[in-house]
Amino acid sequence: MNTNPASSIPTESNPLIIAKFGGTSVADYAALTRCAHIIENNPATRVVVVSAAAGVTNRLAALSAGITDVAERERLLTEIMHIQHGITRELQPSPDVNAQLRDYLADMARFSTLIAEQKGDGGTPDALLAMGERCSSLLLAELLRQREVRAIDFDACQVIRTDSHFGHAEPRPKRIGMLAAEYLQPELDDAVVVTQGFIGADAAMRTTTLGRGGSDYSAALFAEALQATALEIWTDVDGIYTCDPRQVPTARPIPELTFAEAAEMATFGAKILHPATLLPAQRGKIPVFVGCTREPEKAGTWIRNHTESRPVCRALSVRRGQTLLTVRSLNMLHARGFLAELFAILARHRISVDLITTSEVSVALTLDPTGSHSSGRRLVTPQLISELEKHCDVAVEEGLALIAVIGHQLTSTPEVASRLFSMIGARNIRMVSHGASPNNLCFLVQEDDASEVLQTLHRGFLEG
Ligand SMILES: Nc1ncnc2c1ncn2[C@@H]1O[C@H](COP(=O)(O)OP(=O)(O)O)[C@@H](O)[C@H]1O
Ligand SMILES: N[C@@H](CC(=O)OP(=O)(O)O)C(=O)O
Repeated sequence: MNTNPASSIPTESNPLIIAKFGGTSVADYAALTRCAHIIENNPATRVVVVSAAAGVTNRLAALSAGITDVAERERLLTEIMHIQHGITRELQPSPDVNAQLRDYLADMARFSTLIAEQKGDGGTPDALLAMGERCSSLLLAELLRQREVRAIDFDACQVIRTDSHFGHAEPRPKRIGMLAAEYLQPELDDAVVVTQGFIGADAAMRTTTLGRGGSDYSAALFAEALQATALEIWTDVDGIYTCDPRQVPTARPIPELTFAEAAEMATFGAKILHPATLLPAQRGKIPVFVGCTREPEKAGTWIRNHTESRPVCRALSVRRGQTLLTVRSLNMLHARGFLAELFAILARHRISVDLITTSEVSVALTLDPTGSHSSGRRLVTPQLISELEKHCDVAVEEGLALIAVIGHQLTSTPEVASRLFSMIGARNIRMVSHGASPNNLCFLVQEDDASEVLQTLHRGFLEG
């Protein structure tokens, strides 16, 4: 083992890469084999962060909400077991690994029952959600060992320290840096470390989760803590596209992006990256690569501080299922402190506000499910409404989609807004936010109009 701390700092001649593989990349044995190829092909890949196999977290999330119907619980648990056994049938793990997997599956059943019978505590849902990632790291480490790669399955909870907000825990980067130096760094000279994304532990070592899609965030936190030379996000598309290719078939991969652009894309709905992922990478000045596990030879996308090209319009994003909250109060007129009170109420409900427009007596705002405690429509609870109604009239509109044009100098390029509005033509725009950032121009439309608007804007701004 290397005991000289100076030699453990990654440099150009001693590079350290963190590779993260998402749910589709670890979905079955063939997919895991592709991950192993990528890891073996680059000896600088020392830390591998994995998500749960595709479909597992969705089922665990359903169980973690508390399913009282025993047959339904068993159905979901059996489906999860089939996914894992589909892998082990071909992997043929050692008896120890098999026993560990059995324990994990038994834990899933135990936690699900505790939650359904309301016998768990606040941390039980997160302990359950974490099991999907635990299965993946166990099995990928085993596959690597079978292929003569020294690999260990490392518990991310040893390093990813968070607060105790179960379901949406906030990481503690300084503490994570210290714990990584103590527990993770010493392992790196001897083995490829395979660990779990999405999960961490609070100060009392209770398992927490970072919010859906949080494995990217974990990988970036590991990269920052270890001062990695690069972070690789391996997924099912060959890079970040000009728009979600599932929504706009003519979208194409973007060779390079700035952190600011990628962050805007992630925030405004490009599901390919968790919105918080880029913060630790950017803080640590670590370039991020996004590539396709099935086609690793493809160019992918590099996210860096600076890029050579700076087009006015780089990409489009969409976030469906948006909620618009409009509050109206005559007391707002020439009053001070109304907005402060409004935001204090939203903060108490752990709701993060997204877009905001104001008039003399009303404020319209969209709620950000990604930065908030809960998700989607559940953000607007009866308690929130009744608290707000003490101060103002409240209207809630749902079924909206937020579309964002992402690029550079959008606030100082005159023709962008005029072209956009003429392209959209007859579609009703419910709200516009333009001016706060030179990197985005966003607006709300009816969800049913979103696909057509996206395709039209893509043709107008990004094709030809
Ligand atoms: N701008 C975009 N570029 C590429 N993919 C996008 C974009 N916006 C959304 N996506 C979607 O993100 C998906 C990958 O994210 P995700 O399913 O979370 O992967 P993983 O399971 O690997 O984490 C792609 O299949 C694609 O449909
Ligand atoms: N498995 C978790 C964490 C995650 O990031 O998954 P993926 O990398 O497949 O998006 C989820 O589904 O939310």
